[in-house]
Amino acid sequence: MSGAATNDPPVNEMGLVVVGAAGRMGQALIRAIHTIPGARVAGAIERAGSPHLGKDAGELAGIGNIGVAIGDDPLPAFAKADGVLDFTSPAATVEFAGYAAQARIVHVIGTTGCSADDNAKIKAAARHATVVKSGNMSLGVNLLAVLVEQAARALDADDFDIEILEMHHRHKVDAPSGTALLLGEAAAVGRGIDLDGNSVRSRDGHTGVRKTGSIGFATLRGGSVVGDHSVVLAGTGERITLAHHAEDRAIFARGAVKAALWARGRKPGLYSMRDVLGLA
Ligand SMILES: NC(=O)C1=CN([C@@H]2O[C@H](COP(=O)(O)OP(=O)(O)OC[C@H]3O[C@@H](n4cnc5c(N)ncnc54)[C@H](OP(=O)(O)O)[C@@H]3O)[C@@H](O)[C@H]2O)C=CC1
Ligand SMILES: O=C(O)C1=N[C@H](C(=O)O)C[C@H](O)C1
Repeated sequence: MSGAATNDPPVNEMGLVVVGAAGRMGQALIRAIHTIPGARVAGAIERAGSPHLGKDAGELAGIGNIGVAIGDDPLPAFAKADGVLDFTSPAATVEFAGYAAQARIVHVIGTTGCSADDNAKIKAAARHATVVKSGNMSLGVNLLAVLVEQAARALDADDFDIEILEMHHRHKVDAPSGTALLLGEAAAVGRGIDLDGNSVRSRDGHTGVRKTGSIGFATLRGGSVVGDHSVVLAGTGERITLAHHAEDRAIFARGAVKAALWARGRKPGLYSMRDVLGLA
């Protein structure tokens, strides 16, 4: 049969399963994989009972038929794939982490709002899977985090207060955003403090004066905003604002595919987008 034409994909293309394939990010991921050399859609998964089961994932994402029907059984799909792209919900992500570990494949996690317990389970799964997890997969935000860390280190906590503002679309279910927390963590690292012990996640009523060294968060929700983040370093008589505005979910999707290609062949473990981008 040598030289015969086949419909098989090129042997070294990375086969990626998109879980939550009908979601806002799921559809953006299908479009991104379609345009990035070296990757192909190997499967598309939604939850049992989803109205999207059986539809072609490419048709749903607006790029035409790609011959991949949306199914509801992740295990057999993972067994035939090299990696999973996961922008779903914390509960689903923890479940998929277990399956990715069983299949010993790459698991790229963009899901936000994970609890400490969820993160512990994901970390355990990363003993067998190569996991890249980040609250934001864009190059711009990860570079911003580096700048925030530098600014927080350079500007003394007695002189400059750090506040993080974010705005997202009306459908977002978690707050503060994963990105706001990632930026808060960068500021905390710069200041050499623990974020959990020093963050102020909301203010209401008679709050008293601002605690020196705390990192404040403010959350706005509305309309179709893809994702806006600002880190304000407020001193006496001057203010520095470092900001990022996401205009299209394609920036997250391209980052996720890049992360999967980077992770392929690496040893199991929990990696960040800063590792992928060489910004660590
Ligand atoms: N890290 C990053 O760069 C980014 C992260 N995100 C995060 O990604 C996540 C998803 O965002 P978005 O796409 O806007 O949300 P959507 O609600 O549009 O999409 C999530 C999809 O996952 C599906 N899903 C949920 N549970 C399961 C399951 N058990 N099995 C299969 N599919 C499931 C949902 O189905 P159903 O509707 O039936 O529940 C839905 O189709 C959020 O946590 C968000 O914060 C978003 C953008 C960038
Ligand atoms: O839910 C979203 O939409 C987004 N979620 C991520 C977050 O929580 O920071 C990333 C991005 O801002 C969009």
